[in-house]
Amino acid sequence: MPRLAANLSFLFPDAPFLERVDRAAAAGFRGVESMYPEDVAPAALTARLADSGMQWVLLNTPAGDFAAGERGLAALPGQEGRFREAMRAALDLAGGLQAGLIHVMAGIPPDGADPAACRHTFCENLTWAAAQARPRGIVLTIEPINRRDMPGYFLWQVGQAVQILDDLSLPNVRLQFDIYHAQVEGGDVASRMAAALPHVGHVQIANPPGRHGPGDGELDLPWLLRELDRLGYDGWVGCEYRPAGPTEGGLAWARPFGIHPAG
Ligand SMILES: O=C(O)C(=O)[C@H](O)CO
Ligand SMILES: [Mg+2]
Repeated sequence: MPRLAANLSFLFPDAPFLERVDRAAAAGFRGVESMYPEDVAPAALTARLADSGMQWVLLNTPAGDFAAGERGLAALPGQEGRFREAMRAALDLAGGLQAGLIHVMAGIPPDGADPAACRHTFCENLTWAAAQARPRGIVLTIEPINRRDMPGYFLWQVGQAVQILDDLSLPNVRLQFDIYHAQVEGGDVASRMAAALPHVGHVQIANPPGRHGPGDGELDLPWLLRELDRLGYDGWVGCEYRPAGPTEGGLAWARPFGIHPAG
């Protein structure tokens, strides 16, 4: 059965970041994931995770200058030095948290950038990063993100990501299949998920159009989770949605997938 992880950048938005770890544990999650937590001291996070007994599943690379609109650096020609710095920070934090997956954010190339040059940079950076990650037992993921939510993002189509993975053919670089982005950017998500599965290293869920949770949108997400199970996927599934109300109150859908409040 797919294992559900709480995405702490989205769930429990009413709590400070460190408290979200405890809230996720109390709600019954055994795994957590997040974007790169820029404002949290790594030692504090590592300690809180150890106390909670949970597993840190996945971490993003730092986005760069988020306030200035940056959303990753890996596909930005000329930013290779900054990419390596960001990647080293993610590898160090993932090491401390014993996280097995790092999502390498591709970024939004500047207007007029040559798409072929961006692809080349992305592949070169991934090749370098995969070599750094491999001895640490870390798998890198790349995630197509829809261009309605993130206009101009370099990696936006599942087919584009699969082609890059095929070209790279690196065992520790995998597809992060976010059901929400894939549905927004092409529809027919169940069959496209099945076709992409051999490349998939991580899955995330949210319900279009509002990026809410199961029961609040156009997709039957529990059905898609059962489908993942039927297809033999036994990895993690990040719950990366905006809860309509208090997170815990909206988790009844997750009970068949092993999420029960502690106590
Ligand atoms: O937005 C997403 O879907 C993600 O998984 C990343 O964290 C990038 O924001
Ligand atoms: Mg995602």
